[in-house]
Amino acid sequence: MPSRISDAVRDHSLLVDHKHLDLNLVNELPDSHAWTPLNDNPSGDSCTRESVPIIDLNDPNAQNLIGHACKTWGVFQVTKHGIPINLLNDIESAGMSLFSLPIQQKLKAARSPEGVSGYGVARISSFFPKRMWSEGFTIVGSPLEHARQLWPQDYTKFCDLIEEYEKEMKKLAGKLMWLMLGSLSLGITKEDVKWAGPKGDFKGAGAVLQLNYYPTCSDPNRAMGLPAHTDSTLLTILQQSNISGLQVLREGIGWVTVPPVHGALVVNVGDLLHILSNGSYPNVTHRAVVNRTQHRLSIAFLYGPPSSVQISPLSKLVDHGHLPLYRPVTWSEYLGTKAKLFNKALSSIRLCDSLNGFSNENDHNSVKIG
Ligand SMILES: C=C1C[C@]23C[C@@]1(O)CC[C@H]2[C@@]12CCC[C@@](C)(C(=O)O1)[C@H]2[C@@H]3C(=O)O
Ligand SMILES: O=C(O)CCC(=O)C(=O)O
Ligand SMILES: [Fe+2]
Repeated sequence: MPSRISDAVRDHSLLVDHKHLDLNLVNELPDSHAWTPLNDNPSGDSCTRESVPIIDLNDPNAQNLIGHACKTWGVFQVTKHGIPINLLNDIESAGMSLFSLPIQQKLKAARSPEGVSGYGVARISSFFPKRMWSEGFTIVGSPLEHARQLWPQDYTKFCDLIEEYEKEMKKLAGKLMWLMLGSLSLGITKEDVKWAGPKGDFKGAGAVLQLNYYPTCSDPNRAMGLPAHTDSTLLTILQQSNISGLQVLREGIGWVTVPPVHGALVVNVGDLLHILSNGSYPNVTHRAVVNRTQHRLSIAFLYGPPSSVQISPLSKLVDHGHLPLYRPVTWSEYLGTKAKLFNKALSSIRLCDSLNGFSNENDHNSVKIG
C-alpha cells in the first residue's frame, strides 16, 4: 500500500500537481489520508432510540419543537420547508456535474491561497495532520468567474441556479431565525434584533454556499470526509442527498448519524447563534464520514449576520442571574479568529466565568465551576 502521497504518485500516477490527489482514482487509502480507525461507531447504527428531531414547519407547534431541538441537540431536520423539490434536485445535479469534471478542469477554479471562494479542500484541513476524503467548492456572492473557468461554453445555467437557490435559502433562513429566537424567550421582537431590518426579513444577512463531495473509499473506517467541527454561522441549512454520512456529537451519547429523509433539510446551530442565545443553544459538533460503495454530495448554506454587525447575547437573555457569556464580535472578526484558532475560537471571546462568579447551567460549552 502506498504510504505517502509521493508513493501514491509513483505507484499510480494519481497526483495532478504537487498537492492534489484525484481521490476518484485511488484504489488504496494512502497513509496521508489514513486517520485513526473510527471505532466510535455511531449510535445511529446501534440500539439507542435517540435521534435528531424531524420537524414539519407547518406544524402549529413547530416553534416549541424547534426550541426544544435547539436546546437539546443544536440540530434538527425540517420538512414542509417550502423549498421546491425540483430546486433541491437541480442543485444536486449541478453539484454532481461540477465534481464529475476532470480534476485539471476543476483546478482551473481553484481557491487562491488567500481567497474564500473556489474549488479545494475545506478550510479547516490545515488544522489536521491527515488529509480529508473530500472535495469542496465554496461560493461567496456570484460564482460567475469560477463557473466560466469550469464550463467556458455554458456557465450561465449554473450561475442562475445558484442565485435562485440562495434566494430561497435566505427566505427560509430568515423564517428559521425567528422560530429559533422566538423559542428562546417570550417576546423577542424586531426591536431586540435591529439588524433584522425594519421588515424583520434579515435582508442584509450574509451567506456562503459550500458544495461538498465525498468520493467512495476502499477503507472508509480509516478515512474522514470532514472532521469534527462546528460551523462559524448563525445557522447552517444542509441538503445531504439520499446517502448517509452526516454525524452529530450528542453529549452523553456520542456520534449519532443523521439519516437522510427525502426532501428534508438539516438545520444546525452555529457558533454565532450559540453566542446570541447566551449559551442556551449548543453549537453542534458534527462531521461527515464516507463509505465504500456510494459517493456522496452535500450542499451547506452557511448563514450569518451582515459582516459589520456585532453579535452578542440578546439583552432579553441577560440579567443579574444570567450575565453575558461572550463579548460582542462581528462575523468577519469571528471568521478571522476561527481561521487562526479553529476550535478554540469561541473560548477566546468568552467572558470569564470566574469573574462573572457563576456558571450557566444552560451553556453546553461551559466548564462547570465548583
Ligand atoms: C464563511 C465560512 C464558513 C466556513 C469558512 C468560510 O469562510 C467559508 C467556508 C466555510 C466552511 C465550509 C465547510 C466546513 C467549514 C468548517 C470549512 O472548513 O469551510 C466551514 C467554515 C466554518 O463554518 O467555519
Ligand atoms: O457533508 C455533510 O454532511 C456536512 C457538511 C458540513 O458540515 C459543512 O459543509 O459545514
Ligand atoms: Fe459543518
